Amino acid sequence: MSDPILDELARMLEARKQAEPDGSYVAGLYAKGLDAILKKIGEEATETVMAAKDGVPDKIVYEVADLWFHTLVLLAHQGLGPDHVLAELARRMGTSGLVEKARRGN
Ligand SMILES: N=c1c2ncn([C@@H]3O[C@H](COP(=O)(O)OP(=O)(O)OP(=O)(O)O)[C@@H](O)[C@H]3O)c2ncn1[C@@H]1O[C@H](COP(=O)(O)O)[C@@H](O)[C@H]1O
Repeated sequence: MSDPILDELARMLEARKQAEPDGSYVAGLYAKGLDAILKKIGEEATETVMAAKDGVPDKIVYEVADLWFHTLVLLAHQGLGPDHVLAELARRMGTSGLVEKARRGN
């Protein structure tokens, strides 16, 4: 299971492990370490909550994109990727019968 955008982002996040921190936001985050990545995830989660409370759809999408992005940075930092999460979600769908429903189209 994969998604082309998530795959491309995962490839970029992997490549940034070799990049200089100066010119790259992602390489800069890697250089600051796990706590800095976790701090960003906390901030983006809070910003997502605030956007949802404001109820502006564009803002919610923007903040969720920031949140997803930083969780992808965390996954890459830990040697994981979006496929691991998609596989887990697919597994849960399998156990709840959702995969079967999606195949049947209802
Ligand atoms: N998708 C993203 C992306 N989403 C969010 N961000 C960064 O995440 C940060 C979001 O934090 P905030 O909302 O708190 O904004 P901020 O106050 O500017 O952030 P800080 O100064 O606190 O870090 C911003 O600095 C954004 O630039 C991203 N930075 C990079 N990417 C992708 O990663 C690629 C590689 O980026 P570089 O590593 O910079 O080359 C880019 O081409 C994009 O495709």
